[in-house]
Order: sequence, then structure tokens, then C-alpha cells
Amino acid sequence: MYIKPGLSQSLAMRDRLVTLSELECNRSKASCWIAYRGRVYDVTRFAQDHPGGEQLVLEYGGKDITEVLHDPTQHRHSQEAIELLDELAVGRIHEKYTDLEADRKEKFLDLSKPLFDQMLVNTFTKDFYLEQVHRPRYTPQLPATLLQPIP
Ligand code: HEM
Repeated sequence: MYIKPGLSQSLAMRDRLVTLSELECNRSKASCWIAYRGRVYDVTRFAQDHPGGEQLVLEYGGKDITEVLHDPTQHRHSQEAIELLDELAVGRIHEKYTDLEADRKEKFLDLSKPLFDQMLVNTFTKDFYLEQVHRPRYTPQLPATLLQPIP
């Protein structure tokens, strides 16, 4: 299982512009990037954990896989599969679909941030809570602790 060292990348870093040729250059086992809905992800280390096999990810290295990830003739990926990309973002290609803050708001909890505050300020219904806690989650790093560090 791959555990990413360190904290998740800052929003600023993840929001940097990546050119198409830069994307296309990263298509090897040593450095494999893919684009999905205008955003660019570094899937180099994820590739070996891919349930569909490393080779499939490497074949699509340097490419836009927006359609492939929802292609029923390949494998229609789950919402969890799409969400796990979030931690691997390295930049964006297009303006649209790249509002990372908006994406975060759609989430139940942000596992990269202390959880206690999030649980206090969020208002879930019991049904929503139960549906969310039973969904499988994948995080390439250890989740943040429940409590914030004491300053
Ligand atoms: C690089 C981004 C990708 C991510 C994050 C990803 C993630 C996943 C995940 C989490 C699963 C488990 C089932 C699910 O939750 O849907 C899965 C299964 C699968 N993926 Fe991907 N995938 C990626 C790219 C691809 C590509 C480019 C292909 C090629 C067409 C592909 C083909 C498959 C197949 C065939 C399975 C089914 C494996 C099985 O159950 O036997 N994936 N993927």
C-alpha cells in the first residue's frame, strides 16, 4: 500500500498551469501524469496500486482520460475512484472544472484536515451520515487526526 510522505500539496501548487506538452512528456513508469476534467494528476506511484493493473494506467500516461474513466466498455469507475485522484493533483489545463475549493465543499469530510471542527460545523442527516461512512475510502496518506495539534 502506498502512503504518500508529508502533507498534501497546497492548493496553490495543485492549481498551477500545466501545458499539454508538459503533460505528454510525463508518460513513463518513472513519471506518469494523466488529465481528468481539465486537471492534471501525478499517478506515478498510484499506478502500482491500481486495481485494474499498472499497465493500463501507464498506457494512458500523458493523456486525457476523462472519457476512459467513464467508459463502460473499459470499466465505469466508481465515485471513490474519481475522488482518490484529488490528493494526486499537480496542476490544471483548463479554466473550467478546476475549482478545487468547490470540489472540497461537495465532500463529506476532508481527510487531510483535522476532523473535529468539520464534524462540529457540518449538519448531516442521519441517512446521509450512514451512507457516507459505509462508502469505501482510499487516501494515499494517513488521515488527519481527530483533534487539532495544540499550538
Ligand atoms: C489513473 C487514474 C485511474 C484511477 C484513479 C483508477 C482507479 C480505479 C479503482 C479505484 C478501481 C476499483 C474499482 C472502482 O472503484 O471503480 C479501478 C478499476 C479498474 N480500472 Fe481504473 N483507474 C484509473 C485509470 C484507469 C485506466 C486508464 C483504465 C484503462 C482503461 C482503467 C481500467 C480499470 C479496470 C479495467 C478496472 C477493473 C478492475 C477489476 O475489477 O478487475 N483504469 N480503477
